[in-house]
Amino acid sequence: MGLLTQGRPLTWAETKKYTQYTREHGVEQFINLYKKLKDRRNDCLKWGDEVEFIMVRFDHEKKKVQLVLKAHKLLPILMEPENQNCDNCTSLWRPEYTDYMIEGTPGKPYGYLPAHFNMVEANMRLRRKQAQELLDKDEYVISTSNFPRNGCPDCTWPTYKSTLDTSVSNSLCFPDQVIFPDHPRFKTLTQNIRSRRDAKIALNVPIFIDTNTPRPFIEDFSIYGDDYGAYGTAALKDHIYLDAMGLGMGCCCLQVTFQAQSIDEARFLYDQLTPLTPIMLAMSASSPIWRGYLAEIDCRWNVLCAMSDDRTAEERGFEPLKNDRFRIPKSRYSSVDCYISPESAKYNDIEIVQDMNVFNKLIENGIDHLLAQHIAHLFIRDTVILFEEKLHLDDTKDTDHFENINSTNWQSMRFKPPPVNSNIGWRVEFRPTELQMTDFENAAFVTFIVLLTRAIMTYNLNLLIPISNVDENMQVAQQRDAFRHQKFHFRKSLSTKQTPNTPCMNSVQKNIFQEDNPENRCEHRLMTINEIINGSNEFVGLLNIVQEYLTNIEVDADTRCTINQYLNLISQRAAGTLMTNASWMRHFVANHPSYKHDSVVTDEIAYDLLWKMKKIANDEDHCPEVLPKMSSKTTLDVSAAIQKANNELEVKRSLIQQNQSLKN
Ligand SMILES: Nc1ncnc2c1ncn2[C@@H]1O[C@H](COP(=O)(O)OP(=O)(O)OP(=O)(O)O)[C@@H](O)[C@H]1O
Ligand SMILES: N[C@@H](CCC(=O)O)C(=O)O
Ligand SMILES: N[C@@H](CS)C(=O)O
Repeated sequence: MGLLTQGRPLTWAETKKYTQYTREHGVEQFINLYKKLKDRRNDCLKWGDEVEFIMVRFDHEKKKVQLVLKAHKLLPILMEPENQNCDNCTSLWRPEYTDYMIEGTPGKPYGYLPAHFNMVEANMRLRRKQAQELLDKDEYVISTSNFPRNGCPDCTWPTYKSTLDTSVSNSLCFPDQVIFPDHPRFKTLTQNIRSRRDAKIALNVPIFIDTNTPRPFIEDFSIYGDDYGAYGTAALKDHIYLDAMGLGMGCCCLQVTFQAQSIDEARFLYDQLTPLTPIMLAMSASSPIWRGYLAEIDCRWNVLCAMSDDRTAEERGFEPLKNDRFRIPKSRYSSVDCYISPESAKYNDIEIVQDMNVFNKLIENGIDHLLAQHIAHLFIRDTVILFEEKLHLDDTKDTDHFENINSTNWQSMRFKPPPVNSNIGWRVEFRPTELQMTDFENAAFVTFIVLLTRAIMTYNLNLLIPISNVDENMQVAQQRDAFRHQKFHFRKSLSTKQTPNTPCMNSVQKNIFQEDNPENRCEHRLMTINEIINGSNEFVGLLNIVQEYLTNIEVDADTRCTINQYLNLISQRAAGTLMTNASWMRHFVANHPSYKHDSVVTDEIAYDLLWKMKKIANDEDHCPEVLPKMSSKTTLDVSAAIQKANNELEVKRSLIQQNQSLKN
């Protein structure tokens, strides 16, 4: 969820007049903030997850599932405890792009204690329950990245018809009423992105060709209305046509934010986590069905890139540059273009388009090349949401113009400076992961990424590969069943000169793959996800590093038991012995009695699929293909958990002491 400023939003025509003004002030605000906070040190490691849930309604008679448009009704109730006392609530709730989405985070970020890993799942469950309790009969909270029939006629409750030309989305299939109504951010972003682009938003997703899929497959848009056929002229044969910001931003994800000790550590983490973004995307894939058709893709990523793409024809390279400033290779929703730590510079091997005025200004103000480059790259984008009341700000106190640009650069990682006048430190956000159908899986992904982050920092590891290879991985990650069939560029040796010798980083691996070993000309090679996660004779495997880290910290028995189950899930998913949500959904559709092997996911199939997912998420059914029958020891009661953990550690310590005195 981005910046939720209040006020009257400006139209694109109005906003455009201020783009240079807001850029200059945004940069000024960043410089002031940097000067004030660059030496901020010793913030403790904190982290938190964000889950974007969707709400659906099952019509058991008609065998139909629809998106329920009532976030605007639920959110004020869900947010009440925070409004009453923000220091003492279990969860925080925010709106998202559509009225069928709600975003929940834990009431407070988690900290350095291992016992916190045992609370993530319980808190996610609690959030699901809190929202579920407010829903009516036959309505349910579901966690998945993309509703399979989003954009189909009647896919929402209440049902609306899209009105081309007069709507902000100007979409064949996505009515404006689906957009969250109670904050102007979302409609304004939609309208202004489209106005800036000066063209319709469009993407053709390759359809999965099954045995009975008509060839060529040509969509019939008259299902949206008699006179709608002509609007689909940008649709390609053998593709699924998507044409609304909401078909992208109406997707959900699982994000994790980390607070680092200092700006340097945040920059280090941002870089080190970047090569992991495609790996986690592939492992979490959960979006194989688009507008009621099976697709050749398993993830939401490229759809979001296309559906949020405000670049003009000049910027996209279709027309010579005349009115615009740059050719821009990627959408403002996209994978990271550059590393930001000085030590990572040599891996920045793709063109980084920058606003040189911004860059020079930052350099003049003592900001180093790599950070200046990152900010100057963010500022090639125009602001697309501006509020009349927030135009003229005090740049020494406010950061809205900076935050505005930062929060509408929807990249796979986000570097987040401390908000002014807060006790929050420098943070980074990990943003690629797709949402899983169960809290267990979501907790497993979050726990794995947090543990890996700690291991990377503890052992001074280096995961960097050239950014061009990360980009390549990002594309590969989205292909059908990528986690099983594709290979990804990954660094051969993760150890650095500062990495201690540990049993898992045994000396053979260290010697062969040390950075300065001349035999090791190319630092990375293609690996399967299985090798990257579980390791091989040649590669240590990320899970082994995490396990090593865990053996060196004191973890209470319950938390260890929970973590083991999460890591087991990650391991089996990587090995391909468990399916991704996306593979399982494909399998479910393929084996549905009414599926005609024509790529079409009908109302009835979607109904059965989501009903099954609802049951799995609520422990009413199993799904052994996706998650083994496991039950974590997750708990909501942090103080009891920490007390228990401390007691255990106390017992352990006194046993060790006794042993020692016996030996003496
Ligand atoms: N000091 C902190 N350190 C680390 N994580 C934090 C901190 N404060 C909050 N978080 C976590 O960050 C997540 C969301 O924070 P925030 O409110 O900054 O996100 P946001 O505005 O939605 O950001 P974005 O738009 O980038 O997703 C939550 O998981 C929350 O627990
Ligand atoms: N829902 C978006 C992220 C929105 C945000 O940046 O908050 C996604 O799936 O990536
Ligand atoms: N939820 C995202 C996309 S609209 C944001 O607010 O930035």
